[in-house]
Amino acid sequence: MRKNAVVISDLRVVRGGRPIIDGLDVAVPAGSVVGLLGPSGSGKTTLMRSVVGVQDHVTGTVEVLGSAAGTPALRRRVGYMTQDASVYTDLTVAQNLRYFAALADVPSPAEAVAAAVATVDLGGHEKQRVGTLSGGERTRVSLAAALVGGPELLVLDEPTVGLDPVLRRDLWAVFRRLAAAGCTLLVSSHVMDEAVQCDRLLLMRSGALVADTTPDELLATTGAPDAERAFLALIDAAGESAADVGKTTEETAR
Ligand SMILES: Nc1ncnc2c1ncn2[C@@H]1O[C@H](COP(=O)(O)OP(=O)(O)OP(=O)(O)O)[C@@H](O)[C@H]1O
Repeated sequence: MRKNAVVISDLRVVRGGRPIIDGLDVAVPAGSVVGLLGPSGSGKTTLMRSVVGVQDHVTGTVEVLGSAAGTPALRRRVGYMTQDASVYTDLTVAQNLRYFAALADVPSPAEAVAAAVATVDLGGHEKQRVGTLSGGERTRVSLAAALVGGPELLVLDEPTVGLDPVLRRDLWAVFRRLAAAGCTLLVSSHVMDEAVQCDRLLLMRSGALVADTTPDELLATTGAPDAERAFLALIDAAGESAADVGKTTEETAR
């Protein structure tokens, strides 16, 4: 079995003419749930887009399931849920899922659609137009669209935003089940009680990786009483060391 689902070396990404990620190395172990954390604008979505292969102006190496990110053969093996719902509001739930199943060339679409509906607990809504669903229901249709093809890697950009605590808990149980069945999940989140349910945590700040750790290690190394304060301690420390580097460079230049 493959050790890593994703291996990234010296990733550099330019967006809007400025470097957003500048030399990032990281690996995502296969069959694990990996949380991607970081303040707003730290580059989480940019990193995820690079893994899915939809990001322009990328240099370095991004290897996904043994192939270069974005290779056509990966389309059916990688599921991607974007931050904003990316399903068709004028189609029903089932029509959307049948469409995404067809894109992924799923052999038994009817069964795959029924399984995806059940996974995200949208039974009874199959014939409802997505435009008439609640926000949380729409988010779950997007998730179902990402997983209807039975991907080996699921890239989920803040999949639980706007969901109530019961649904968030249930979805994390789904993520754990998918990982237990061999799927790899890369999940961004701002919610620290979700982060502690991950096998590994990647912490980003200003386009750089601040930590590649586990929830237990995060608490042990910072000595913080909970994950939220541990996260803030690491982010603050990374900010201070960046400021130190800036000072040294400036002083050297003087
Ligand atoms: N098309 C673009 N042109 C210019 N800058 C961009 C573009 N897209 C993203 N950026 C910038 O890149 C940086 C990283 O954005 P990204 O969306 O990856 O952050 P994020 O960590 O996912 O943030 P959030 O948690 O708020 O979703 C931000 O400073 C953003 O303003």
